[in-house]
This record gives sequence, C-alpha cells and structure tokens, in this order.
Amino acid sequence: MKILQMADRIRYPRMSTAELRETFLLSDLFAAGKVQLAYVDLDRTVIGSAVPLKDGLTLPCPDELRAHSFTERRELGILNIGAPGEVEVDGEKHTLGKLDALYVGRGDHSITFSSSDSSSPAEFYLLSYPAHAEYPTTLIQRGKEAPLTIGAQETANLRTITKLIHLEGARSCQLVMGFTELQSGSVWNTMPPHTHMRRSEVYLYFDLPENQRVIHLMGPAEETRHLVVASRQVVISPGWSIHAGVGTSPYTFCWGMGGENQVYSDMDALGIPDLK
Ligand SMILES: O=C(O)C(=O)C[C@H](O)C(=O)CO
Ligand SMILES: [Zn+2]
Repeated sequence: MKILQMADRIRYPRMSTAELRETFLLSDLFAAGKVQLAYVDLDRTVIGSAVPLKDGLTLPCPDELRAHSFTERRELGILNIGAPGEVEVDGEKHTLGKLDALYVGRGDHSITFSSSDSSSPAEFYLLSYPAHAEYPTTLIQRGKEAPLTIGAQETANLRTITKLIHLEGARSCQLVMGFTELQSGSVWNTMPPHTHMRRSEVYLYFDLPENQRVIHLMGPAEETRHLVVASRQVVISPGWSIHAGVGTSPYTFCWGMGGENQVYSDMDALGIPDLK
C-alpha cells in the first residue's frame, strides 16, 4: 500500500509543483482489474479503488494495518463512479448503480467487488477511517437522497450537493461523504471557500472529459497554491487548507471527510477578497 505523509503548513509554501503533487495528489488511483489502496498519515485515511473486470476482486487487508481484515478497526465508504456493479459483504450482495454508495461498518467483514458487465466495468472509489463503534452496512441510492442546490449561474458556481453518509442519513463513526455536481455552464466548486481544522477532506474529481482539467486551489487563504487535476485524480486537503476548484468544463467530485466532528455545516467561511 502506498503511504503518504502530509506536509505541514510551515513547510508547504516552499514546495515545488512536483513536491506539491507528490504530497497532496493521487494521480493514478484507478486501474482496470485491480484494487489499489493508499494510506495517508493525516487522520489515518485510506483512499482506494476497485475496478473489477471478468473476475471479482477481494478487498485485501494490507500488512500496514496489522489487522485480520480491512474493516477490523475501520469503517468504509464505497461510491460507484462507473457502470453498475455489486459489492458483496459477508455473502450479502448489494447492487450499486452509478453514484450509489455503500457504507460498511467496523467488523471482520469479507468484501468483494464485481461488475455487472465486465465490458463496461464498475469503478468503486473507497474512503476509510478508523472506527470506534459498529454501524450497520447500509446501501445509499443516489435517487433517494434529496440534493441541496447552492451557488448561482451568474457566478458560475451553481451546483448540487448530495450527502450520502452523514449525521442525518446513513450513520458512521467519523466518515462524512457525498458528491457535488456542477450544473451546465458552472465551473466553480466551493467558492467562496472555507477551511475546517476539525476535519481533513479528500476530493475525487471525475466525469471531467479527458482533455479538460480542474485547477484546484489549496492552502491557507493568505498563501494559496494550485494543483492541475485530471479526471479520477484525488486531492488531499488538511484542515488548514481551502479546497476549491475551477474546471475548464463541468465535472463531478466526491468529497469525504474524517476527524473531530461530523457536522457538515461546521466550516470556517472565507471571503473571496481574503484570498492571496
Ligand atoms: O461544492 C461545494 O461547495 C462542496 O462540495 C463543498 C464540500 O462538500 C466541502 O468542502 C464540505 O466540507
Ligand atoms: Zn470542506
């Protein structure tokens, strides 16, 4: 398993583009026919993917976790960003269409992934944090969650936010997870920006055409930097960093958080003129 060590706010302003990308960006998470996992020391986050083809894939328990199974001491959020597929937990099959999610709670579970049609594979995105209690495995179907629309066309930030795993929905220990879809013509996410020292956040950008990019803004308001991000790449955002982006075309992204609390609205809002 790849291990990422976060930079701190003091070291970050002196990093080169390559160093910023090595530290805050996962550029090749998704691979056909594989499960791939990366461990981030910040909040002990595990970020992963499973893209099953003809054969199903089993979620391994990497040595670094020193556990009997991946979820022995962890909870896991799974979002399907590809074609329909199945996730089997202890022999129980859950079918996930595009943008459906599954929460798997702490416990010694066996978890396998398959695609309904291997010529058009499911693409499962995985996000996991340590868990102190067991919550039930829950299927969350995108159509059943009421989205929240924010922003405006005039400011090119009209978008809908769908919460999947959160305090008022499927419960978890610390994981909060959902996705945001940009409306046609809108390109800005999370602008005006915010930080939340109480939680770190992970963004997976997807549904962005191959030749388009998102310019992701990061860092404290007074010292911003950018990362140029392609579809299916992941950005890690420490609590001291803003996490906003502007696309050269519309896109969707999955946001997920772990940390001190699960209150989605607990954000320290910043004004656009605060940015430097
Ligand atoms: O577009 C947005 O605004 C977001 O999706 C914001 C994220 O959900 C977030 O940063 C939650 O803390
Ligand atoms: Zn946030």
